Amino acid sequence: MTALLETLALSKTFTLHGRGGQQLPVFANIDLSVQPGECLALTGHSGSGKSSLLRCLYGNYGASSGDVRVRHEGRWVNMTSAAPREVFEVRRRTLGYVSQFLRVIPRVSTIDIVADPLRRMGVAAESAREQAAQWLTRLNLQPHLWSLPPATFSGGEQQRVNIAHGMITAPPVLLLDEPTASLDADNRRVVVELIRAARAQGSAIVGIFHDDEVREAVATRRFDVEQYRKPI
Ligand SMILES: Nc1ncnc2c1ncn2[C@@H]1O[C@H](COP(=O)(O)OP(=O)(O)OP(=O)(O)O)[C@@H](O)[C@H]1O
Repeated sequence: MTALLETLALSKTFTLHGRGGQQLPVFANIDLSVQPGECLALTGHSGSGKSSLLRCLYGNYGASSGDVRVRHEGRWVNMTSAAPREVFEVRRRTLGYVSQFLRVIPRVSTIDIVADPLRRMGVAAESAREQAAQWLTRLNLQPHLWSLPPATFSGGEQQRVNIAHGMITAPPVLLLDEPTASLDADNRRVVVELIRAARAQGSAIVGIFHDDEVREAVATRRFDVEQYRKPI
């Protein structure tokens, strides 16, 4: 089976410009490959580089060296060298990312935030809103909140909006940064089911799951980022 995501000798060192260009090495020479239906759980102590790796996979952080390859519409796109327009297209159709915190857009209602990724893929407004309503219902977000912008929502409510927004298009490659961190037990179970369903549909998933039970329930494999720590 062809992988949907892979890295080749991926390395990341931060350069701290405010500190005279001081170098902060994080990881080096990471080779990983994720197949459809797999969920790779990134592990390692706090500060080992899990979030940095996830951001490199999404193209939010540039790599210091090496490649991040995403299988996009039948061909490989190297996220480390692709033009911004191509990165945008890969994110629109292939690569989803659920960050820990919602990036709130002022004055836009929750239901429109969740429907937006479908609209960007060309789905008609009404159908996109219907699907958004289904996701919000599944994630137990009270309907009286749907017309409000989520800026004042609780952490757990915002996280559920974020999950709906990130997963509604069923992206073939999905990156999850602690998707259950702010959730109660019932909502954690819902999110576990959604992740397992995405796997069953053939998504390739990479995630950070601090909750052991959640990790056990969703991951097919672990990847210890700490093994790739670069000595300072
Ligand atoms: N934008 C940045 N600029 C400079 N250093 C950074 C930046 N982002 C992360 N780091 C540093 O890189 C290292 C790895 O951080 P990262 O957040 O990736 O770790 P983590 O394994 O996800 O930690 P945690 O489990 O605590 O979230 C840390 O030493 C952190 O201070």
